[in-house]
Amino acid sequence: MSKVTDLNGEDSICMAPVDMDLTSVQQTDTPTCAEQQTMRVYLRVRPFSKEELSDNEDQDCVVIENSQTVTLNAPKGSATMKSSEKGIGMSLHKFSFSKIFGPEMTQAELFEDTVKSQMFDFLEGKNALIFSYGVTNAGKTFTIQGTPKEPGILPRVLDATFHYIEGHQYDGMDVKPFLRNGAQYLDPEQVKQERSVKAAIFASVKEECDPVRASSGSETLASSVATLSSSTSVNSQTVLATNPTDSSSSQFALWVAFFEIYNECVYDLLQPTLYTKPKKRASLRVCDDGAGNAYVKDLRWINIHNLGEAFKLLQFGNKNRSAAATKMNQSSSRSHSIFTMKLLRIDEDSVKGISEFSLCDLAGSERCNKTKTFGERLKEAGNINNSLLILGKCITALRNNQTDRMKSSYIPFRESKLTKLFQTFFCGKGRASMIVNINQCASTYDETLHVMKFSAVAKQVVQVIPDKPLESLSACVVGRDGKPLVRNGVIDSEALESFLSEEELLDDEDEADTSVLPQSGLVNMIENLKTKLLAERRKNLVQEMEIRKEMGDAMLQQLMESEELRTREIEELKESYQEKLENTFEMYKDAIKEHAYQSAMNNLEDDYVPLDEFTAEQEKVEALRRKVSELENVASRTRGGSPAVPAVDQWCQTQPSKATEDTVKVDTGDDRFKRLHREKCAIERMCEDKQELILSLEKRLMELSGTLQKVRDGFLEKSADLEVLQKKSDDQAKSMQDLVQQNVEKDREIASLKAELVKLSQESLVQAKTKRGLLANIREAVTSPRKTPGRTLRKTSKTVNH
Ligand SMILES: Nc1ncnc2c1ncn2[C@@H]1O[C@H](COP(=O)(O)OP(=O)(O)OP(=O)(O)O)[C@@H](O)[C@H]1O
Repeated sequence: MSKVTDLNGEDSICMAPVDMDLTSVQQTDTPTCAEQQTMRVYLRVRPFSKEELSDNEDQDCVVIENSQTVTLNAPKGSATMKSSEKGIGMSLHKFSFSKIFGPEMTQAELFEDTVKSQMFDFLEGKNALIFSYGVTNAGKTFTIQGTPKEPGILPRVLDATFHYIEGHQYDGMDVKPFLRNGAQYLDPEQVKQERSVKAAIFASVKEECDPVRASSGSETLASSVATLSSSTSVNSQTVLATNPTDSSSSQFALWVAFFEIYNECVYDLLQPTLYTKPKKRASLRVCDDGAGNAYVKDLRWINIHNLGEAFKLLQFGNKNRSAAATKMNQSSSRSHSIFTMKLLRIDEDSVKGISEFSLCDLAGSERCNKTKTFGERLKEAGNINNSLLILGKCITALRNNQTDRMKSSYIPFRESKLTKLFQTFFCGKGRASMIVNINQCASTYDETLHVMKFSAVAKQVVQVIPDKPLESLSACVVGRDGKPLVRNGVIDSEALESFLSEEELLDDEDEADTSVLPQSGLVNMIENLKTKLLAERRKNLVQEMEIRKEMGDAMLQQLMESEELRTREIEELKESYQEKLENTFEMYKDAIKEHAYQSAMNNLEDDYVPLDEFTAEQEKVEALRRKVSELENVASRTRGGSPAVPAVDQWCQTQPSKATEDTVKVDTGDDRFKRLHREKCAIERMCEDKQELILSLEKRLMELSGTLQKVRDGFLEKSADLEVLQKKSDDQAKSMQDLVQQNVEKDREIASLKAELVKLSQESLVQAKTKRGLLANIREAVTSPRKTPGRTLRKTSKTVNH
């Protein structure tokens, strides 16, 4: 496993001033110690094109003060100038760089002063990264790749590398880069496959460069190689100085890969199929090798032996790049392209060291509004800006963590594919340097200023450079059984296969590569982690149980409370309904009593005779009786010894005709007697009638009481039913709505009962009326000569008085 140097460690901190708008910062790039230094940030200023000059783009926006300081003057109309006019910000900004390359500087000069030191690192077994950053059309691709006549950094690094390994090249293709820092032995079949893939790529490049079609491709290759050959003298002088001696048995194999990150997807630019089916490209995964190093899984690595082959691959890959025209640059590249070289040092058939050199041509850092991008281009711009934004965040976080030792802010390397792959360089496993490309155009001033500010932050990032060659840091690979997966510097395929098959159980989502390469101590670490994991799980389980118990108790409590509340509500409802029923019952009972009383009173009213009148009448009758007996006595005395006169009643019954005849003879006292007798009979009958009426009323009252009793019984029955229903509803814990429904039903029943009661009352009324009718008939029958008995009685009384 490669050593990870802690950037936050005390001995690795290099305090640098934090100032975005550096006015007079003159930083020296001489490393303060062998192991750490600030990131090297170079500035390259592109010359104006003819079109730009004719468009009046030259407004002295960029003024190079000296080899390390540049001043930016905001042109009229730029957002920066407008802001400064409003008092926000400044119109003049100064920045310092490791070195500034003006428009007149050549590609060779740039290479000499910037890349060469990193190239030596690479040749000596260390990792290196160079990335170009800037707005679109600023000269990034020109700097990295260059033109056939002016080759950029990449062809020069390749050229220098081939010069370095000249005569020491490893011809066999059977050792190949694997994962991020490893190597893998290939069997003859795999070697065959490698050769055929390489041949297929070269064949397609050959077709493109068909001389019959007079393509510029062949010229491109030829002129590039020729240009570099002419400059070889410079390179070879320096390279040969460090060339491995002929006596050394070391051999070198150079493998290259070319890929791009487009819309956050990684595409292999050396896939032969890409040429014909650009839309069906398969994206590759960025995985972790288990030691914290990200790598592109299934990326195609091609073993190359000379500069010509390298150019062919570069040309092939460039064809596959997602190039689309934007308003600012007709051939603007919309993706981050990364060309990676891996140099394997093989000694006596074993890999002694692997080093990596990546050159990254970032996509333009322009903002959407400036480039007038739409649709797919807008999405591209978003993704480009996003990955660059995250790169900026990472660099800022790194700088902040290093500046403030107390701080340890999160560095979002994993938030973009680009930063995932760059992470290893920022974490001490190689040296990264940045070339900032700018143009001097007034129209892109604001974007250029943004780039400069970003670079000012990047320049303060401290890098820890490993002083040991990479072989000493190379991963120690062991399998599950503890046996090393790497033998003599190369990976044992069989052991690795079995290891991978077990490790593939890892979560795929996490992008964790199953091919973890543990060191010998890693097994112990895993055991420790397992123990920790178990303890953690146990703790979690206990916590979960506690939480569940708490939740259960709370829920139970809640249930009980709601149950109690519902019971209380039901009780209240029951009571209220019972009260209502009782009230209703009392009301109807009163109504019936009232009705019965009223009926009785109505009946009595018609036949009512005040007591004093009745007594007076009785006395009159008595007086009349006495008079009758007196008269009878007088009559018997008058007849002189004649048999006694029969009683009036008897006489009236037995001697009607005789009485009628005698009427003429007897005096007026007889007539009065008869009349009184009749009246007496009438009164007696009336008394009997009243007696009967009283009896019938009593009977009716009895009947009504019976009916009331029945109603009460019915009500009690219904109440009992209601209680049963309510109990049922309690038992079944029905919802309140159901209960209300039931109560509604009960209401209906009560209503029907009420209706029944009303009906019964009506019936009793009818019966009473019928009775009254019957009484009237009887009365009429008694007082047949007269029409109204009451009045007759009174008239009679009056007559008696007279
Ligand atoms: N130093 C230079 N000298 C001469 N010409 C240059 C220089 N730098 C860039 N150019 C020219 O400027 C143009 C734009 O450059 P280039 O394509 O490299 O820009 P870029 O930043 O890579 O753009 P993009 O981000 O869109 O890919 C090209 O025609 C290139 O040849």
